[in-house]
Amino acid sequence: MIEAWTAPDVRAAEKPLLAAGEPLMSRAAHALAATVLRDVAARRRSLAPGSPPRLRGGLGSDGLPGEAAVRGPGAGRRGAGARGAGARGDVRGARAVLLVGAGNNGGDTLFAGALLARRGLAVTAVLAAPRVHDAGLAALRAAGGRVVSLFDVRVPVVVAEVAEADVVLDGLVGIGAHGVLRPPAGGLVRALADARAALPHGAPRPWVVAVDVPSGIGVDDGTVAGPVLPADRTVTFGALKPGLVLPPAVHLAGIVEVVDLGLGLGDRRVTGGGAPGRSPASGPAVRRLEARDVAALLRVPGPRDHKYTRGVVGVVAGTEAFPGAAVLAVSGAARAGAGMVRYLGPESVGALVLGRRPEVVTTGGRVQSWVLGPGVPADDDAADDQGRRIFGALAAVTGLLSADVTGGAVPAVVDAGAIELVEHRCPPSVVITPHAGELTALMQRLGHGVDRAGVEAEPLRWARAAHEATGATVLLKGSVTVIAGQDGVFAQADGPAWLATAGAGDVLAGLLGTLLASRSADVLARPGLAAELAAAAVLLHGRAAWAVSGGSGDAQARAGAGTGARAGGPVVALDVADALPAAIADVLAGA
Ligand SMILES: NC(=O)C1=CN([C@@H]2O[C@H](COP(=O)(O)OP(=O)(O)OC[C@H]3O[C@@H](n4cnc5c(N)ncnc54)[C@H](OP(=O)(O)O)[C@@H]3O)[C@@H](O)[C@H]2O)[C@@H](O)CC1
Ligand SMILES: [K+]
Repeated sequence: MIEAWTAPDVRAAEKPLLAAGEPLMSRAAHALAATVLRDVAARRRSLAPGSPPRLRGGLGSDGLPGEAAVRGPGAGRRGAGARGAGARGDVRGARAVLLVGAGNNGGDTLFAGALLARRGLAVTAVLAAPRVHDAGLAALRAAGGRVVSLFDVRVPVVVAEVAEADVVLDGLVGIGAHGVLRPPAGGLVRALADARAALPHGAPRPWVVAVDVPSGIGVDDGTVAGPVLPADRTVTFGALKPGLVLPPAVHLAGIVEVVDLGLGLGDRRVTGGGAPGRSPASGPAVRRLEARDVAALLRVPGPRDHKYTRGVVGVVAGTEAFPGAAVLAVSGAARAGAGMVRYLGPESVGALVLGRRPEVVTTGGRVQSWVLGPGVPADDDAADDQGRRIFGALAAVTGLLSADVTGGAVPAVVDAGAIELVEHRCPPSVVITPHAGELTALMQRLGHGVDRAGVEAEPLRWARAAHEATGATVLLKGSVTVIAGQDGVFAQADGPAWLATAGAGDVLAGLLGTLLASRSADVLARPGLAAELAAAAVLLHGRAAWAVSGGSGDAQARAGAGTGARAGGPVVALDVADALPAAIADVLAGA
């Protein structure tokens, strides 16, 4: 499980350690410098293909890789080679520019800059505040770093200097940020981001490392309300922050590395000897399931199981105009391991479904979950019969009809056109699965004045708002899918961008229906479980898509340079459904 903690949680966890005199800033700076050194060396390797994958020299007395080279005060940018110069694997002569703000984020950056200067890099600090961390500044100067102030040099001069750099460290603001970046930092970042965006594809540019977070993102909500310099890597301290896993800010963070400061915030991904996991009562603000978490959630059949104990999924999907959605939803459910799938819909669509999946039954009967709505437009008169079926199922799952009539509520996936038919408060065992446009329509119908751009700018806020307004678990689809449920929020980033294709959502709806059916009673008994299973479905869907796509590596590594990872190729939805058995087997096998 990947866990992200808010700035107040991180501060609260730091407090006792700081009071005990733990050198947190020194640890942070050291880890930051080590990562920058490795990145710079790796980048030089990729500029000279085939060169040996190592830094020159061993670990120094400071524990950092590379050969030490103390530079005297005044050794500036002209003393170093141009970008890409220097021997292969050698970081000496590489140029680093530090963007330094007023707080401890700037302090981390200055101390890291001092370590880089001592490894032979030509380091220039650009101060974006009249006063910065005193000790950090002194350390950088003592190590031979050059210092300029945004109050003395013009922004275009800094932009030109950054263009020549090998690496930029963004240390303007960290968890102490409030709102959009203020001048002069905001103006500088806007100019740097514009200059970067204007570069032709593939043009050489500096590697950008964000210190703790890319400055300017909403640390706790993942919003991007003003200028932000997109990072290639973020080195974050103590724990992940919500803005590093939530859209849209997650797309500006690059490869994220968590440095263990011993805060004990329960992040099991951190390295080193941190304190055992401690979870404040409120828990992490955002979670992301990993494969092993999903393996623990899946119900694997045993020798005593039969098709009814494994779970029957009832699918109301497709119309004569959109028959393919029925095939896709049913395929998602069947391939994910439903004990049985019942398809309810027009005869002609049923025939198509049976032609593709003969194991499906097309008669009514008891189900352990519903999948409602794929391929059923809410405003289509010709879809009236499907609409009536959906209304009937919704009346059962929302408890509008008594258990005597319905046989009892079961979990449900409410997708596409069915979302518009939700009129009553839902239990969290109902999972609504909108994309941003559908969530916008839902919220507008509920009286909120938000448009699609607003939902896309604040997916966390609107997923939560929809959960609060409807009672349902809300799965907001996107390249990072945000799930808001009874026990908190998940942000899953599991699939390739190729997965944004017609019918992929229908497969997801069917797959999730199967997961809900397999643990139907548990989902009704434990309100938070539906969100966990929704997150699990997103992970399996994404992994199946990667398998079809032929990509490799984990999602973050794929964003990095020189990892050897592959970006994959196009996928179609039915192939994703067909890849689910192998994806599930891999997850269960711990692959
Ligand atoms: N605590 C620790 O021991 C450890 C902390 N660590 C590090 O410290 C970081 C947190 O440090 P921090 O608390 O000093 O806050 P930080 O993020 O540097 O920013 C505050 C400054 O920025 C300013 N500012 C705010 N918003 C702004 C804006 N929009 N635009 C422009 N300026 C803005 C704000 O000014 P103010 O708004 O108060 O006037 C204030 O001057 C954390 O992210 C991590 O890197 C690590 O070393 C591990 C140990
Ligand atoms: K920063």
